[in-house]
Amino acid sequence: MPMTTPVSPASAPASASAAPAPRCDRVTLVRSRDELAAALAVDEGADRADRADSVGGADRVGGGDKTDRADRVNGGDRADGAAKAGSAGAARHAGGFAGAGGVPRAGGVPRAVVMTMGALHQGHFDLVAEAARRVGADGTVVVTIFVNPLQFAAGEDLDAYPRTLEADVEGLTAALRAPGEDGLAVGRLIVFAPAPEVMYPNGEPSVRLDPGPIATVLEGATRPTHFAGVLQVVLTLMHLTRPHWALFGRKDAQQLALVRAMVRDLAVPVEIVPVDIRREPDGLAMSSRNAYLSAREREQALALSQALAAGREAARAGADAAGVRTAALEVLEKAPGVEVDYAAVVDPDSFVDLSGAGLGLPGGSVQPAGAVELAGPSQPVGPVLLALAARVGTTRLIDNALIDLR
Ligand SMILES: Nc1ncnc2c1ncn2[C@@H]1O[C@H](COP(=O)(O)OP(=O)(O)OP(=O)(O)O)[C@@H](O)[C@H]1O
Ligand SMILES: CC(C)(CO)[C@@H](O)C(=O)[O-]
Ligand code: BAL
Repeated sequence: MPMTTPVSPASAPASASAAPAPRCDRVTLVRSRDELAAALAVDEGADRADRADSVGGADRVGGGDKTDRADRVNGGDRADGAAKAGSAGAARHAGGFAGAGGVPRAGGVPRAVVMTMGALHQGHFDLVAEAARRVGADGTVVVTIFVNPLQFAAGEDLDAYPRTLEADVEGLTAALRAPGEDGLAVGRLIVFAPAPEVMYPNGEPSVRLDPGPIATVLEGATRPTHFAGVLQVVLTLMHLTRPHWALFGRKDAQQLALVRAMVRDLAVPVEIVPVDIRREPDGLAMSSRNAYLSAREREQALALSQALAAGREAARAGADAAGVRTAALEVLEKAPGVEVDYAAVVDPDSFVDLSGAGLGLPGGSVQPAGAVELAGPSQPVGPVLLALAARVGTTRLIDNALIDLR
Protein backbone atom coordinates (compact mmCIF):
# COMPACT_ATOMS: atom_id res chain seq x y z
CA MET A 1 0.00 0.00 0.00
CA PRO A 2 1.43 3.44 -0.86
CA MET A 3 2.63 5.46 2.10
CA THR A 4 1.34 8.98 2.55
CA THR A 5 3.85 11.76 2.11
CA PRO A 6 5.69 12.42 5.37
CA VAL A 7 4.73 15.58 7.22
CA SER A 8 7.72 17.86 7.35
CA PRO A 9 8.51 21.53 6.93
CA ALA A 10 10.00 20.52 3.58
CA SER A 11 6.47 19.95 2.29
CA ALA A 12 5.82 23.70 2.61
CA PRO A 13 7.51 25.45 -0.31
CA ALA A 14 8.99 28.83 0.55
CA SER A 15 6.57 30.57 -1.83
CA ALA A 16 3.68 29.56 0.42
CA SER A 17 5.20 31.05 3.55
CA ALA A 18 5.25 34.72 2.54
CA ALA A 19 2.21 36.83 1.77
CA PRO A 20 1.64 40.51 2.49
CA ALA A 21 -1.03 41.64 4.93
CA PRO A 22 -4.44 41.95 3.21
CA ARG A 23 -5.42 45.43 2.04
CA CYS A 24 -8.81 45.38 3.72
CA ASP A 25 -9.55 45.69 7.40
CA ARG A 26 -12.24 43.01 7.22
CA VAL A 27 -9.77 40.40 5.92
CA THR A 28 -7.29 38.80 8.28
CA LEU A 29 -4.51 36.44 7.23
CA VAL A 30 -3.34 34.14 10.01
CA ARG A 31 -0.62 31.51 9.83
CA SER A 32 -0.42 30.08 13.36
CA ARG A 33 -2.91 28.42 15.68
CA ASP A 34 -2.49 31.23 18.20
CA GLU A 35 -3.20 33.87 15.57
CA LEU A 36 -6.29 31.95 14.50
CA ALA A 37 -7.48 31.61 18.08
CA ALA A 38 -6.96 35.33 18.61
CA ALA A 39 -8.82 36.25 15.44
CA LEU A 40 -11.73 33.96 16.37
CA ALA A 41 -11.77 35.33 19.91
CA VAL A 42 -12.98 38.62 18.43
CA ASP A 43 -16.27 36.87 17.67
CA GLU A 44 -16.48 35.56 21.19
CA GLY A 45 -15.82 39.07 22.48
CA ALA A 46 -18.62 40.41 20.29
CA ASP A 47 -20.87 37.63 21.52
CA ARG A 48 -20.15 38.49 25.12
CA ALA A 49 -20.73 42.16 24.39
CA ASP A 50 -24.02 41.40 22.67
CA ARG A 51 -25.11 39.39 25.65
CA ALA A 52 -24.03 42.14 28.01
CA ASP A 53 -25.99 44.66 25.94
CA SER A 54 -29.06 42.52 25.95
CA VAL A 55 -29.07 42.27 29.75
CA GLY A 56 -28.87 45.98 30.42
CA GLY A 57 -26.45 47.91 28.25
CA ALA A 58 -23.28 47.19 30.17
CA ASP A 59 -19.98 48.45 28.77
CA ARG A 60 -18.71 46.48 25.82
CA VAL A 61 -16.18 43.94 26.94
CA GLY A 62 -14.95 42.66 23.62
CA GLY A 63 -15.41 45.43 21.07
CA GLY A 64 -18.87 45.03 19.56
CA ASP A 65 -18.09 47.43 16.73
CA LYS A 66 -17.07 45.54 13.62
CA THR A 67 -14.61 48.10 12.29
CA ASP A 68 -12.96 48.37 15.64
CA ARG A 69 -12.77 44.59 15.90
CA ALA A 70 -11.26 44.26 12.44
CA ASP A 71 -8.69 46.95 13.19
CA ARG A 72 -7.59 45.09 16.24
CA VAL A 73 -6.95 41.82 14.44
CA ASN A 74 -5.48 43.24 11.30
CA GLY A 75 -3.16 46.07 12.16
CA GLY A 76 -0.37 46.32 9.59
CA ASP A 77 1.61 43.47 10.97
CA ARG A 78 0.13 40.00 11.33
CA ALA A 79 1.83 39.01 14.58
CA ASP A 80 1.08 42.44 15.99
CA GLY A 81 -2.51 42.11 14.78
CA ALA A 82 -2.91 38.87 16.64
CA ALA A 83 -1.48 40.42 19.77
CA LYS A 84 -3.90 43.33 19.46
CA ALA A 85 -6.81 40.90 19.35
CA GLY A 86 -5.81 39.51 22.71
CA SER A 87 -3.45 36.72 23.65
CA ALA A 88 -4.15 33.14 22.65
CA GLY A 89 -4.53 32.46 26.34
CA ALA A 90 -7.31 35.02 26.49
CA ALA A 91 -8.81 33.43 23.39
CA ARG A 92 -8.93 30.09 25.11
CA HIS A 93 -11.03 31.52 27.90
CA ALA A 94 -13.17 33.96 25.93
CA GLY A 95 -16.85 33.24 25.49
CA GLY A 96 -16.91 30.36 27.93
CA PHE A 97 -15.61 27.63 25.65
CA ALA A 98 -12.34 25.81 25.16
CA GLY A 99 -10.26 27.51 22.46
CA ALA A 100 -7.96 25.95 19.84
CA GLY A 101 -8.66 22.25 19.98
CA GLY A 102 -11.86 22.79 21.99
CA VAL A 103 -15.38 21.78 21.10
CA PRO A 104 -17.55 23.67 18.62
CA ARG A 105 -19.71 26.22 20.35
CA ALA A 106 -23.40 26.92 20.17
CA GLY A 107 -24.54 30.48 19.60
CA GLY A 108 -22.15 33.39 19.11
CA VAL A 109 -21.36 35.27 15.91
CA PRO A 110 -22.41 33.00 13.01
CA ARG A 111 -19.33 31.37 11.50
CA ALA A 112 -18.75 29.19 8.45
CA VAL A 113 -15.61 27.50 7.19
CA VAL A 114 -14.54 26.80 3.61
CA MET A 115 -11.62 24.38 3.51
CA THR A 116 -9.39 24.51 0.43
CA MET A 117 -5.95 23.67 -0.84
CA GLY A 118 -5.66 27.14 -2.39
CA ALA A 119 -5.07 28.14 -6.03
CA LEU A 120 -8.57 29.53 -5.72
CA HIS A 121 -10.96 29.59 -8.66
CA GLN A 122 -14.64 30.46 -9.10
CA GLY A 123 -15.70 27.06 -7.70
CA HIS A 124 -14.05 28.00 -4.41
CA PHE A 125 -15.56 31.49 -4.54
CA ASP A 126 -19.02 29.92 -4.89
CA LEU A 127 -18.37 28.12 -1.61
CA VAL A 128 -17.25 31.38 0.02
CA ALA A 129 -20.33 33.21 -1.33
CA GLU A 130 -22.64 30.51 0.07
CA ALA A 131 -20.76 30.69 3.38
CA ALA A 132 -21.28 34.46 3.41
CA ARG A 133 -25.00 34.03 2.73
CA ARG A 134 -25.21 31.59 5.65
CA VAL A 135 -23.40 33.77 8.20
CA GLY A 136 -24.96 37.08 7.13
CA ALA A 137 -23.64 40.61 7.26
CA ASP A 138 -22.30 40.36 10.81
CA GLY A 139 -20.90 36.85 10.52
CA THR A 140 -17.44 35.46 9.99
CA VAL A 141 -16.21 33.26 7.15
CA VAL A 142 -12.98 31.34 7.64
CA VAL A 143 -11.23 30.14 4.48
CA THR A 144 -8.50 27.60 5.16
CA ILE A 145 -5.71 27.16 2.64
CA PHE A 146 -3.55 24.13 3.24
CA VAL A 147 -2.05 21.56 0.89
CA ASN A 148 -2.38 18.61 3.23
CA PRO A 149 0.55 16.18 2.92
CA LEU A 150 -1.42 13.43 4.64
CA GLN A 151 -3.85 13.08 1.75
CA PHE A 152 -1.14 12.69 -0.90
CA ALA A 153 0.52 9.32 -1.46
CA ALA A 154 4.20 9.13 -2.32
CA GLY A 155 4.56 9.86 -6.04
CA GLU A 156 1.46 12.08 -6.21
CA ASP A 157 1.60 15.80 -6.97
CA LEU A 158 2.17 17.26 -3.47
CA ASP A 159 5.22 19.26 -4.55
CA ALA A 160 3.78 20.34 -7.89
CA TYR A 161 0.40 21.39 -6.47
CA PRO A 162 -0.05 25.13 -7.23
CA ARG A 163 0.58 27.41 -4.27
CA THR A 164 -0.64 30.96 -4.87
CA LEU A 165 -1.32 32.35 -1.41
CA GLU A 166 -0.76 36.01 -2.29
CA ALA A 167 -3.15 35.87 -5.26
CA ASP A 168 -5.66 33.87 -3.21
CA VAL A 169 -5.73 36.50 -0.44
CA GLU A 170 -6.01 39.27 -3.04
CA GLY A 171 -8.90 37.45 -4.75
CA LEU A 172 -10.76 37.02 -1.48
CA THR A 173 -10.14 40.64 -0.54
CA ALA A 174 -11.44 41.82 -3.92
CA ALA A 175 -14.54 39.62 -3.52
CA LEU A 176 -15.20 41.19 -0.14
CA ARG A 177 -14.74 44.71 -1.41
CA ALA A 178 -16.58 44.32 -4.71
CA PRO A 179 -19.18 47.06 -4.94
CA GLY A 180 -22.92 46.44 -4.99
CA GLU A 181 -24.54 43.04 -5.12
CA ASP A 182 -21.35 41.27 -6.21
CA GLY A 183 -19.54 41.98 -2.97
CA LEU A 184 -19.64 39.46 -0.15
CA ALA A 185 -21.92 40.85 2.55
CA VAL A 186 -20.03 39.39 5.46
CA GLY A 187 -18.60 40.90 8.63
CA ARG A 188 -15.13 39.40 8.55
CA LEU A 189 -13.15 36.99 6.48
CA ILE A 190 -10.30 35.10 8.12
CA VAL A 191 -7.81 33.27 5.92
CA PHE A 192 -6.01 30.52 7.83
CA ALA A 193 -2.96 29.34 5.87
CA PRO A 194 -0.91 27.13 8.15
CA ALA A 195 2.41 25.46 7.34
CA PRO A 196 2.50 21.66 7.80
CA GLU A 197 4.25 22.01 11.16
CA VAL A 198 1.41 24.28 12.33
CA MET A 199 -1.26 21.79 11.28
CA TYR A 200 0.72 18.85 12.63
CA PRO A 201 2.88 20.28 15.44
CA ASN A 202 3.87 16.83 16.67
CA GLY A 203 4.77 15.53 13.22
CA GLU A 204 2.80 12.55 11.98
CA PRO A 205 -0.39 12.45 14.08
CA SER A 206 -0.45 9.27 16.14
CA VAL A 207 -4.24 9.07 16.39
CA ARG A 208 -5.81 8.39 13.00
CA LEU A 209 -9.32 8.16 11.61
CA ASP A 210 -10.57 5.10 9.78
CA PRO A 211 -12.89 6.42 7.04
CA GLY A 212 -14.54 3.02 6.57
CA PRO A 213 -15.86 1.26 3.47
CA ILE A 214 -16.81 4.31 1.40
CA ALA A 215 -13.11 5.18 1.26
CA THR A 216 -12.18 1.84 -0.33
CA VAL A 217 -13.93 2.36 -3.67
CA LEU A 218 -13.50 4.67 -6.69
CA GLU A 219 -11.15 7.48 -5.52
CA GLY A 220 -10.19 5.28 -2.57
CA ALA A 221 -9.32 2.34 -4.82
CA THR A 222 -6.84 4.48 -6.74
CA ARG A 223 -5.76 6.54 -3.70
CA PRO A 224 -6.03 4.11 -0.75
CA THR A 225 -4.66 6.50 1.89
CA HIS A 226 -6.30 9.64 0.54
CA PHE A 227 -9.54 9.87 2.51
CA ALA A 228 -7.98 9.03 5.86
CA GLY A 229 -5.71 12.05 5.30
CA VAL A 230 -8.64 14.21 4.19
CA LEU A 231 -10.77 13.36 7.23
CA GLN A 232 -7.78 13.87 9.55
CA VAL A 233 -7.30 17.45 8.38
CA VAL A 234 -11.02 18.22 8.01
CA LEU A 235 -11.81 17.18 11.58
CA THR A 236 -8.76 19.02 12.93
CA LEU A 237 -9.75 22.17 11.03
CA MET A 238 -13.31 21.86 12.34
CA HIS A 239 -11.95 21.80 15.88
CA LEU A 240 -9.65 24.74 15.23
CA THR A 241 -12.32 26.89 13.57
CA ARG A 242 -15.46 25.74 15.43
CA PRO A 243 -17.91 26.66 12.64
CA HIS A 244 -21.68 26.43 12.54
CA TRP A 245 -21.43 25.48 8.85
CA ALA A 246 -18.74 23.81 6.76
CA LEU A 247 -19.07 24.02 2.98
CA PHE A 248 -17.91 21.38 0.53
CA GLY A 249 -18.17 21.21 -3.25
CA ARG A 250 -20.11 18.47 -5.01
CA LYS A 251 -17.18 18.14 -7.41
CA ASP A 252 -15.50 15.99 -4.76
CA ALA A 253 -18.64 13.91 -4.24
CA GLN A 254 -16.97 11.03 -2.42
CA GLN A 255 -15.19 13.45 -0.08
CA LEU A 256 -18.55 15.11 0.61
CA ALA A 257 -20.16 11.74 1.41
CA LEU A 258 -17.29 10.84 3.74
CA VAL A 259 -17.31 14.18 5.55
CA ARG A 260 -21.08 13.82 6.04
CA ALA A 261 -20.59 10.27 7.35
CA MET A 262 -17.86 11.43 9.74
CA VAL A 263 -19.98 14.27 11.09
CA ARG A 264 -22.89 11.86 11.59
CA ASP A 265 -20.90 8.99 13.09
CA LEU A 266 -18.68 11.11 15.36
CA ALA A 267 -21.49 13.53 16.30
CA VAL A 268 -19.51 16.57 15.16
CA PRO A 269 -21.69 19.62 15.87
CA VAL A 270 -21.49 21.29 12.47
CA GLU A 271 -23.85 21.49 9.50
CA ILE A 272 -22.36 20.32 6.21
CA VAL A 273 -23.50 22.41 3.24
CA PRO A 274 -22.93 21.03 -0.27
CA VAL A 275 -22.33 23.46 -3.15
CA ASP A 276 -22.95 22.65 -6.82
CA ILE A 277 -20.16 22.12 -9.31
CA ARG A 278 -18.92 25.27 -11.04
CA ARG A 279 -18.00 24.68 -14.67
CA GLU A 280 -16.16 26.60 -17.37
CA PRO A 281 -18.49 27.82 -20.14
CA ASP A 282 -17.57 24.76 -22.25
CA GLY A 283 -18.46 22.34 -19.45
CA LEU A 284 -15.10 21.49 -17.88
CA ALA A 285 -15.46 21.31 -14.09
CA MET A 286 -13.24 23.94 -12.49
CA SER A 287 -10.30 22.45 -10.63
CA SER A 288 -6.97 23.75 -9.44
CA ARG A 289 -5.40 20.84 -11.31
CA ASN A 290 -6.75 22.15 -14.65
CA ALA A 291 -3.68 24.40 -14.54
CA TYR A 292 -1.56 21.33 -15.37
CA LEU A 293 -3.32 20.82 -18.73
CA SER A 294 -1.73 21.86 -22.04
CA ALA A 295 -4.04 23.52 -24.57
CA ARG A 296 -4.51 20.17 -26.35
CA GLU A 297 -5.20 18.33 -23.09
CA ARG A 298 -7.63 21.05 -22.07
CA GLU A 299 -9.68 20.18 -25.20
CA GLN A 300 -9.40 16.45 -24.53
CA ALA A 301 -10.53 16.95 -20.93
CA LEU A 302 -13.96 17.99 -22.21
CA ALA A 303 -14.63 14.26 -22.64
CA LEU A 304 -15.52 14.06 -18.95
CA SER A 305 -18.39 16.56 -19.05
CA GLN A 306 -19.46 15.14 -22.42
CA ALA A 307 -19.61 11.67 -20.85
CA LEU A 308 -21.79 13.04 -18.06
CA ALA A 309 -24.09 14.58 -20.67
CA ALA A 310 -24.30 11.21 -22.44
CA GLY A 311 -25.21 9.51 -19.15
CA ARG A 312 -27.88 12.12 -18.46
CA GLU A 313 -29.27 11.73 -21.97
CA ALA A 314 -29.39 7.94 -21.59
CA ALA A 315 -31.33 8.33 -18.34
CA ARG A 316 -33.80 10.67 -20.07
CA ALA A 317 -34.27 8.01 -22.71
CA GLY A 318 -35.13 5.47 -20.01
CA ALA A 319 -31.79 3.75 -19.35
CA ASP A 320 -31.21 2.09 -15.99
CA ALA A 321 -28.06 2.59 -13.90
CA ALA A 322 -26.06 0.13 -16.00
CA GLY A 323 -27.20 1.86 -19.22
CA VAL A 324 -26.24 5.26 -17.86
CA ARG A 325 -22.79 3.99 -17.00
CA THR A 326 -22.33 2.35 -20.40
CA ALA A 327 -23.31 5.56 -22.21
CA ALA A 328 -20.77 7.59 -20.23
CA LEU A 329 -18.03 5.00 -20.53
CA GLU A 330 -18.42 4.83 -24.32
CA VAL A 331 -17.74 8.54 -24.63
CA LEU A 332 -14.68 8.34 -22.40
CA GLU A 333 -13.27 5.27 -24.12
CA LYS A 334 -13.60 6.86 -27.57
CA ALA A 335 -11.99 10.12 -26.50
CA PRO A 336 -8.42 10.64 -27.73
CA GLY A 337 -5.81 11.22 -25.05
CA VAL A 338 -8.11 10.08 -22.25
CA GLU A 339 -7.31 7.07 -20.09
CA VAL A 340 -10.32 5.98 -18.04
CA ASP A 341 -9.80 5.25 -14.36
CA TYR A 342 -13.45 4.55 -13.57
CA ALA A 343 -17.01 5.28 -14.59
CA ALA A 344 -19.51 4.31 -11.93
CA VAL A 345 -23.13 4.78 -10.94
CA VAL A 346 -23.42 4.77 -7.16
CA ASP A 347 -25.68 5.87 -4.35
CA PRO A 348 -24.55 9.44 -3.55
CA ASP A 349 -24.47 8.82 0.23
CA SER A 350 -23.37 5.21 0.69
CA PHE A 351 -21.42 4.84 -2.58
CA VAL A 352 -22.88 1.37 -3.14
CA ASP A 353 -22.57 0.33 -6.75
CA LEU A 354 -25.93 0.60 -8.52
CA SER A 355 -24.92 -0.51 -12.00
CA GLY A 356 -23.67 -4.01 -11.19
CA ALA A 357 -20.33 -3.13 -12.71
CA GLY A 358 -18.15 -3.93 -9.72
CA LEU A 359 -17.98 -0.31 -8.64
CA GLY A 360 -17.11 0.85 -12.11
CA LEU A 361 -13.50 -0.20 -12.01
CA PRO A 362 -12.68 -0.92 -15.63
CA GLY A 363 -11.48 -4.32 -16.82
CA GLY A 364 -12.28 -6.09 -13.55
CA SER A 365 -9.52 -4.25 -11.67
CA VAL A 366 -8.40 -5.91 -8.49
CA GLN A 367 -9.75 -4.25 -5.35
CA PRO A 368 -7.11 -3.13 -2.85
CA ALA A 369 -6.66 -5.13 0.34
CA GLY A 370 -9.41 -4.25 2.77
CA ALA A 371 -11.82 -3.10 0.08
CA VAL A 372 -15.39 -3.94 0.91
CA GLU A 373 -17.77 -5.03 -1.83
CA LEU A 374 -20.89 -3.00 -1.27
CA ALA A 375 -23.96 -4.54 -2.86
CA GLY A 376 -26.60 -2.05 -3.94
CA PRO A 377 -30.34 -2.33 -4.44
CA SER A 378 -31.44 -3.54 -7.87
CA GLN A 379 -34.00 -0.74 -8.25
CA PRO A 380 -32.42 2.52 -7.07
CA VAL A 381 -34.78 5.35 -6.18
CA GLY A 382 -33.99 9.07 -6.15
CA PRO A 383 -30.99 10.66 -7.80
CA VAL A 384 -27.97 8.47 -8.48
CA LEU A 385 -24.40 9.66 -8.83
CA LEU A 386 -22.58 9.14 -12.10
CA ALA A 387 -18.91 9.50 -11.10
CA LEU A 388 -15.95 9.60 -13.47
CA ALA A 389 -12.18 9.71 -13.17
CA ALA A 390 -9.73 9.80 -16.03
CA ARG A 391 -6.17 10.73 -16.82
CA VAL A 392 -5.58 13.34 -19.49
CA GLY A 393 -1.87 13.33 -20.13
CA THR A 394 -0.41 13.08 -16.65
CA THR A 395 -3.29 14.94 -15.01
CA ARG A 396 -5.93 12.96 -13.17
CA LEU A 397 -9.36 14.61 -13.33
CA ILE A 398 -12.66 13.74 -11.67
CA ASP A 399 -16.20 14.84 -12.43
CA ASN A 400 -19.72 13.70 -11.58
CA ALA A 401 -23.41 14.43 -11.96
CA LEU A 402 -26.52 13.62 -9.98
CA ILE A 403 -28.95 11.94 -12.34
CA ASP A 404 -32.60 11.02 -11.88
CA LEU A 405 -33.47 7.57 -13.16
CA ARG A 406 -37.03 7.07 -14.31
N1 LIG B 1 -15.61 23.31 -9.65
C1 LIG B 1 -15.97 23.27 -8.39
N2 LIG B 1 -17.25 23.48 -8.04
C2 LIG B 1 -17.65 23.40 -6.74
N3 LIG B 1 -16.82 23.15 -5.72
C3 LIG B 1 -15.53 22.95 -6.01
C4 LIG B 1 -15.03 22.99 -7.33
N4 LIG B 1 -13.70 22.77 -7.30
C5 LIG B 1 -13.38 22.57 -6.02
N5 LIG B 1 -14.47 22.68 -5.23
C6 LIG B 1 -14.55 22.49 -3.79
O1 LIG B 1 -13.64 23.36 -3.15
C7 LIG B 1 -13.15 22.74 -1.97
C8 LIG B 1 -11.66 22.79 -2.01
O2 LIG B 1 -11.21 22.01 -3.09
P1 LIG B 1 -9.74 22.02 -3.64
O3 LIG B 1 -8.98 23.12 -3.00
O4 LIG B 1 -9.19 20.65 -3.64
O5 LIG B 1 -9.96 22.50 -5.13
P2 LIG B 1 -9.97 21.69 -6.43
O6 LIG B 1 -10.12 22.64 -7.55
O7 LIG B 1 -10.95 20.57 -6.27
O8 LIG B 1 -8.53 21.14 -6.51
P3 LIG B 1 -8.05 19.78 -7.08
O9 LIG B 1 -7.45 20.15 -8.36
O10 LIG B 1 -7.14 19.41 -5.99
O11 LIG B 1 -9.16 18.81 -7.20
C9 LIG B 1 -13.69 21.31 -1.97
O12 LIG B 1 -14.85 21.27 -1.14
C10 LIG B 1 -14.06 21.11 -3.41
O13 LIG B 1 -15.08 20.15 -3.60
C1 LIG C 1 -11.18 19.30 2.06
C2 LIG C 1 -9.70 19.54 1.75
C3 LIG C 1 -9.41 21.03 1.85
C4 LIG C 1 -8.88 18.83 2.82
O1 LIG C 1 -7.52 19.01 2.59
C5 LIG C 1 -9.32 18.99 0.37
O2 LIG C 1 -9.47 17.62 0.30
C6 LIG C 1 -10.02 19.70 -0.75
O3 LIG C 1 -9.56 20.78 -1.08
O4 LIG C 1 -11.02 19.21 -1.27
N1 BAL D 1 -10.18 18.26 -3.88
C1 BAL D 1 -9.44 17.03 -3.81
C2 BAL D 1 -8.20 17.11 -3.03
C3 BAL D 1 -7.15 16.17 -3.54
O1 BAL D 1 -7.23 15.71 -4.68
O2 BAL D 1 -6.20 15.89 -2.80
